[in-house]
Amino acid sequence: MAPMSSKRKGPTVNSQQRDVKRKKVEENVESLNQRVLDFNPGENEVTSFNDLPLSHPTTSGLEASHFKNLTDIQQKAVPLALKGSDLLGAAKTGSGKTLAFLVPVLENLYRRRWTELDGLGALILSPTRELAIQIFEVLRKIGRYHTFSAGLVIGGKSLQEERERLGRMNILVCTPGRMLQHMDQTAAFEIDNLQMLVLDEADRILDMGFQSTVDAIVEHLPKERQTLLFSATQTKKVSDLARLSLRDPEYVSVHEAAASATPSTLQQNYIVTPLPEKVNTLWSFIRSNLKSKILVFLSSGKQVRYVYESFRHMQPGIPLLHLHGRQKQTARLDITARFSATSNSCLFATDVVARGLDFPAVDWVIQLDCPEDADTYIHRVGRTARYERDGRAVLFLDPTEEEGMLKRLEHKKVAVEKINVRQKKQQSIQSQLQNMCFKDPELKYLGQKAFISYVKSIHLQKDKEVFKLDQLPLEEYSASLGLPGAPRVKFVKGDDAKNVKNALRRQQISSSEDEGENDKEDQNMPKPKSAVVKTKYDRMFERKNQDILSEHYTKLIDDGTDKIQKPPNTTDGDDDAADFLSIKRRIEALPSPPQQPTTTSSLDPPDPTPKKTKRPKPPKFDSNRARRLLTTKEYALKHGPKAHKLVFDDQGDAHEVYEFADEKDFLRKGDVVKQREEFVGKEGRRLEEVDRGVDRGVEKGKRRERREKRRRREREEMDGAEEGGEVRVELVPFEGEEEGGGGDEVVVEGRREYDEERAERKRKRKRSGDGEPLGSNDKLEDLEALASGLLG
Ligand SMILES: Nc1ncnc2c1ncn2[C@@H]1O[C@H](COP(=O)(O)OP(=O)(O)OP(=O)(O)O)[C@@H](O)[C@H]1O
Repeated sequence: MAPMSSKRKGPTVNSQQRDVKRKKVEENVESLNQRVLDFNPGENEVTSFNDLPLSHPTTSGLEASHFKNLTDIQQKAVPLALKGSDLLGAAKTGSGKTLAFLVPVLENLYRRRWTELDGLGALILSPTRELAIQIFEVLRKIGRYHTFSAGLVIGGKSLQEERERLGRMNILVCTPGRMLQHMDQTAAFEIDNLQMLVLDEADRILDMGFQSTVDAIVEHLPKERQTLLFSATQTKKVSDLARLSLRDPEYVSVHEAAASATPSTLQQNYIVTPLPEKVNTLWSFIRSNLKSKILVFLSSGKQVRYVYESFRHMQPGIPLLHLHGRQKQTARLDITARFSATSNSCLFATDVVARGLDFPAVDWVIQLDCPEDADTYIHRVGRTARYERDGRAVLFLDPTEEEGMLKRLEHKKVAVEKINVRQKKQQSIQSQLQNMCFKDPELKYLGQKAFISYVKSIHLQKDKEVFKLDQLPLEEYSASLGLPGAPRVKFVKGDDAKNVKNALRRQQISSSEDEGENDKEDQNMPKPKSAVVKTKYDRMFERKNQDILSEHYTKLIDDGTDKIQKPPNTTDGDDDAADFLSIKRRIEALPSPPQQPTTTSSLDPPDPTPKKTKRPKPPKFDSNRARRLLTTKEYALKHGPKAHKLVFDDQGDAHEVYEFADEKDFLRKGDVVKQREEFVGKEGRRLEEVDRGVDRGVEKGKRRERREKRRRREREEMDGAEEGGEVRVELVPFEGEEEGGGGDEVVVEGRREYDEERAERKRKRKRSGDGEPLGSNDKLEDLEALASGLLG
């Protein structure tokens, strides 16, 4: 039981007063429940949060975070979710979907008078760690006047450390892989009471990569619950909905009738630049936009590393950053925080940041490598032009990709306009790259890996109408990267390739280290030895990587080499982008369908008999180190199945040892009856041990019952001891409670603050400006301080 609030008078309050107070609290919640029941989304006009039947702590949290008016998706989705409907929410990127599910989560638990004694009430799943952290931060801000306990579970710490804190969490924001590990392995983690399941970026979470993990999570959850699904590219597949057992879900798609699937404040262009010209064009673009905030998407982590590292050598005059799924978690957090905080910098990234991340004021989204499909395009460009802001996006296309990709985009209602590169401004950096690669073998190897990973990623793309590997000028492309010749790439063909791809997807999910990484090459290329076809360069690189490169890589990847550079010469800095990119031809705007009112419809009920996929056995390890250890010979000898000795006769047939035992030898071991008794005794003890295991299960059930009883009792006591007229709940970070927690931990928890000391700390925080509105500079250090304060 948590310590009592300083506001409570505890035992001095007499029982009569307690009864009065409890009644008042109940009346407040009841009246709120009634307001929700009476609320008719069709009749009541809803423009501001104050128009909604919300509790006092939530309205105060929204107000303190400067959220006043609702966005379209919030207007439609929040009332329905408050009333308990299952929802499929679809709205453009940057349109405020996060609040559309967080507000109902807080409210629905509040109205059920949820306390930490009730256990986990809401589970929010995010495909990437970065997005989970962002959601958690928004929850922390708008939920600051609630006292729900909330936690962030995204891996990076040992299960044991997280496990101890999970038991009493009310709201969890997590990535699927880590959550499943806890569900499978943390005995004290109870989810029988769960009221709400939320999937942000639902289509991504429900796609192939997370399939078995999500199915397994859902298996653990109670069937009676509310489920909310949100995405800018929402899934409506009945099979997906059936997997989640949605009950008559409401489909809320506020922008379905819009002419474009992307924000109207976003200007979208594409340039046709042959593959061997791509790097030159990117360099020239960056040199023409030194005062901008630019996000560049590439198809693999290796591409990101090479472009980042080579450009860094050449010092373009703008701070450079890079981000991909293979970096350490602390580095990833640090880089996202730094990119958020700067007003001019260029971040090279994989699709790990394509979805959901709310970097403030990005000017340009450049897609150096063509996205795998139109949905990925929509999410990538959605990192700019968010919530009524302007933004620009440029897609680089090889001539072979142009027709196919435009068709795909048009089909998804995405209108992109062709522009041209001003040849006068185009600079070639090929000789510089060649020079650098010649002098620096490490850079050359990076380049070779980048080349190989690009070629492999094109090979693995499903959409062959867009990606035509055999038509790409690969020799010239390798020269454009500064390489002395095109590395040879061997491909896995046909079914093998599919198997390898699927095996890797599964592996990717099971490894919580890289969860959410959409790094084509890393994700799709074979790791299982049997399936791997390694090139000479793979082997060479691996050998190099073990010795010469390792030090360099550690520097590159881990220690924040994304140092902000002082622009060496910024003479071109003021050049306008229009100087570099010019419009050549305007493509016809897509015919806009007749405007219809925003849709809120009920979907056909999904197939009530969801197909159950067989779940793979949960891994028995909780870290990569443990996994590696499991595979060592030493470990196998110590803990693996014990050898069973057999004897072979002259014909080569196997026999049990006793068949050849000498009777004299047998009798020498002692009396036959005694030997039998010993054997029976030993087996009896073993069976007792098994029985005890069964008993423990029964005992666990009894313990749960006792706990339930205790909770009911404690809740009644708490109700009585509550001081004000209503239940005042707070969701506040639990700072400075415990020591340690260094390393790359990423669990951050919020919890009740009761005593005077904590209240004082909170007041201090308030004075020092914590609890700023959303979008304020919540630094990585703050998060880390928070996390380290919480984890022992
Ligand atoms: N009601 C509101 N009033 C003002 N700003 C808002 C409101 N709702 C959301 N925002 C702001 O809009 C921005 C985008 O919100 P959010 O990240 O929830 O978008 P999203 O729809 O989830 O985008 P994506 O599809 O990319 O995940 C955020 O900076 C958020 O603070």
